[in-house]
Amino acid sequence: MNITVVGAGYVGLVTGVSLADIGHYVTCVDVNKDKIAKLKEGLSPIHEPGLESLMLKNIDDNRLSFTSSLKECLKDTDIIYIAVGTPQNKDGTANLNFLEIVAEDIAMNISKDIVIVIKSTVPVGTNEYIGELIKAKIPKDISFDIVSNPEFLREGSAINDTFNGDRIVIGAENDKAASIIEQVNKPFSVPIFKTDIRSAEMIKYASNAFLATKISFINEISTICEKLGANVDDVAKGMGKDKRVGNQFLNAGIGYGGSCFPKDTNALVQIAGGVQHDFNLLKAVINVNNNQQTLLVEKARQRLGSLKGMRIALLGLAFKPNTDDMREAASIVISTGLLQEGAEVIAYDPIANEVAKHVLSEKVQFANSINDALTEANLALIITEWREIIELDFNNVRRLMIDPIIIDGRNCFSLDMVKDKGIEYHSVGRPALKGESVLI
Ligand SMILES: NC(=O)C1=CN([C@@H]2O[C@H](COP(=O)(O)OP(=O)(O)OC[C@H]3O[C@@H](n4cnc5c(N)ncnc54)[C@H](O)[C@@H]3O)[C@@H](O)[C@H]2O)C=CC1
Ligand SMILES: O=C(O)[C@H]1O[C@H](OP(=O)(O)OP(=O)(O)OC[C@H]2O[C@@H](n3ccc(=O)[nH]c3=O)[C@H](O)[C@@H]2O)[C@H](O)[C@@H](O)[C@@H]1O
Repeated sequence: MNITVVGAGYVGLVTGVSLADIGHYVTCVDVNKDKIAKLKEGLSPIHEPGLESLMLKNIDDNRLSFTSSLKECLKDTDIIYIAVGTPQNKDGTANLNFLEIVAEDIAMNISKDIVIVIKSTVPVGTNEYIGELIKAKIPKDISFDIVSNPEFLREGSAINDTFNGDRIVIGAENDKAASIIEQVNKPFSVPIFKTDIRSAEMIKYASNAFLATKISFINEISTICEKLGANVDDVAKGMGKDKRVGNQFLNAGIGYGGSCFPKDTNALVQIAGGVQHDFNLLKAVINVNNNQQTLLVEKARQRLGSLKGMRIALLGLAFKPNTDDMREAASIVISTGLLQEGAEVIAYDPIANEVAKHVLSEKVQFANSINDALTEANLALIITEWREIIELDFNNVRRLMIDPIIIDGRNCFSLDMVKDKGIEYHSVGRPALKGESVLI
């Protein structure tokens, strides 16, 4: 099939590269000309394991190309995937401006019957709304079908998730359109779930909201564990052994960040409000998460008293490991809180330093290695569980820091690993270790 993917961001790029890899001919279109220039040179604008090599392979095989002109590729296209952003408005609703512009662009340039697939995460009813917008502007002899095909990839494991996903959801208004998109996706060998358009749109929000709920739930449990001397990691493991609970997404820590959980949970609260339903449970999930992001600053304050003049190392900045994405990263809230208290902040991320320089306050200093960050620090905060951070050398912590105190926001180490290492270690939902294995 000849496929055009509109929006070469995270989702658009992974979608385009993967569809090419299973044998389709794909053109990715983006209005950002710098991004397209980079992509044409074979460089991925995002850090995502496996993406760039797969991209190069498919460019070499002439199945993947890039352009900034939608008009240019619409002539030969059978299917258009839309993967533009749907960011959050101030009131929490999803902003559909990018989608509306693309709809207009498609309507102006469409010259044959096609299938339009919306991959972007959109409120229930949006596929129909976009369909109406296009319909109103195209010649009467041209027809198209709209298909909702929400995306479930995770950043940092996007390629693996695409080829080994749990399901592909296809929401269509008729069997013909559904079966075209089913055929397109068949080579992935991922189970396909077909439904109506509105249900497909809701599956996406409900899935993200449910995962966010699991995270806030375990974070609440972690707070209680900490007060009662229990260990939340063992509690989560014990819970997860029950298949009905499941063992994933029960890692307590500093809350969820990223480009999707925060915006999608807020959007679902607004979607519910739009039909006069007060989504109290999800509001609580969001509140718990907001509080959780301030936890490390609070723990630092409790431990050191005043943070004024304290040199504090932030280890990891991205919202999760294996990505350079800083959108809604907890490091933003944490570094702001520390600076407000008068601390000196030295930040280090194995990959996201450059992106973070444009996102964090100018007052944040950047280190080129973990050791540089730790040198002469009074305290180290672990924000992101990168492999390099999980493999932290405790000898260096003792040797380089003024006081070897770690507050770990991701529970990177078991208490046994840190015991007897001469380090004061605080984590989330577990007893603290002071120096030589003394429980505080
Ligand atoms: N980032 C992620 O991991 C996931 C994102 N999603 C959803 O997918 C959608 C896209 O998200 P991301 O890829 O993260 O966004 P992004 O912001 O990384 O990329 C969007 C791209 O669309 C381009 N664009 C905007 N207007 C355009 C136009 N008129 N024509 C052509 N290109 C245009 C932008 O220049 C940008 O490169 C959102 O709705 C998001 O909620 C869903 C699952 C995972
Ligand atoms: O709609 C989206 O954009 C995507 O959002 C999430 O993917 P992503 O945000 O890339 O990453 P996750 O692995 O879900 O992590 C999100 C946040 O939750 C945090 N998290 C995750 C799991 C956990 O147990 N505890 C926890 O605090 C992570 O540190 C991170 O900050 C979903 O997992 C994807 O299925 C979905 O497609």
